[in-house]
Amino acid sequence: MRLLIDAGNTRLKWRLDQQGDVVTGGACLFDSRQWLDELSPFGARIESISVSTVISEARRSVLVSQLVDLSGAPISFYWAESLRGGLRNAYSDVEKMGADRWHAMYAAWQQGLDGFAVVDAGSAITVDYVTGDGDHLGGYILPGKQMMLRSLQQDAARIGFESIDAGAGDPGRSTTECVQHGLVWLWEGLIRHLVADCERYRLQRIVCTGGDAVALLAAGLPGQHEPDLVLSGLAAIDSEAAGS
Ligand SMILES: Nc1ncnc2c1ncn2[C@@H]1O[C@H](COP(=O)(O)OP(=O)(O)O)[C@@H](O)[C@H]1O
Ligand SMILES: CC(C)(COP(=O)(O)O)[C@@H](O)C(=O)NCCC(=O)O
Ligand SMILES: [K+]
Repeated sequence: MRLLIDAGNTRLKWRLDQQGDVVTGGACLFDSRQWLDELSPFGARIESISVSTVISEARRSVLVSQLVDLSGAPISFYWAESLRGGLRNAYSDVEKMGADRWHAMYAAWQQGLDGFAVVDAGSAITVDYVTGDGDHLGGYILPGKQMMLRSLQQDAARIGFESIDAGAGDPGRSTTECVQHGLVWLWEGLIRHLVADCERYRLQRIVCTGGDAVALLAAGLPGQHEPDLVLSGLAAIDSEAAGS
């Protein structure tokens, strides 16, 4: 069995597969041990572990020791690359790109030969554009929903609000409304930009992943939901590495 891990800044996503068939999978907060509890019955049968991650080196060494305790299987970390299977990274310094972005793009690239945008609404929101020829045009990094709300709460003395999810972006009439409607208003702007860019760069599809993907789609993002995009890209790259 092969264990695949996507360790983001907020949550850890896992998938256990055997010859391409999913055995089990899930997601939990990064610091929770839920994933270890769920995987421990399989520990002895795990033959390899592949990881895509954007966490700090300190957290990564904790992750490695947890994985060593879980299973004696070899651990491979996969990072962003310049080129793979016709997909070309726009970064000149690819080591600086989050591995999750590259793996998500690679999964979407493998789905078809048309141009696409990938939106990963995680701790941060990332947007990446890829043409039908496989050229990554570049992207954007924005604060994610919780990060934005947390920074307003922590860094401004007089912004106190309740966590009510707003469905409207009309002008707010209380602090809570101003903040919650502000988020909707910002996301509506993001969606408008995204749709205009897709037209401009002739990108036919928008693929959306991450913990806030459902909320972003509900806010009007015209895209397809691919909750496991990073894990799928990681799985494909790991299979290619094993075959080479
Ligand atoms: N159960 C959950 N726990 C934490 N965050 C959640 C949960 N469900 C949705 N979210 C949202 O998902 C975002 C994190 O998305 P995720 O894709 O897990 O991030 P990352 O890849 O950075 O770990 C948070 O900003 C939060 O708004
Ligand atoms: C932008 C990110 C924080 C997104 O990660 P996430 O919110 O999913 O945990 C991550 O891709 C990252 O750390 N990137 C490094 C900078 C870059 O991609 O240019
Ligand atoms: K992510």
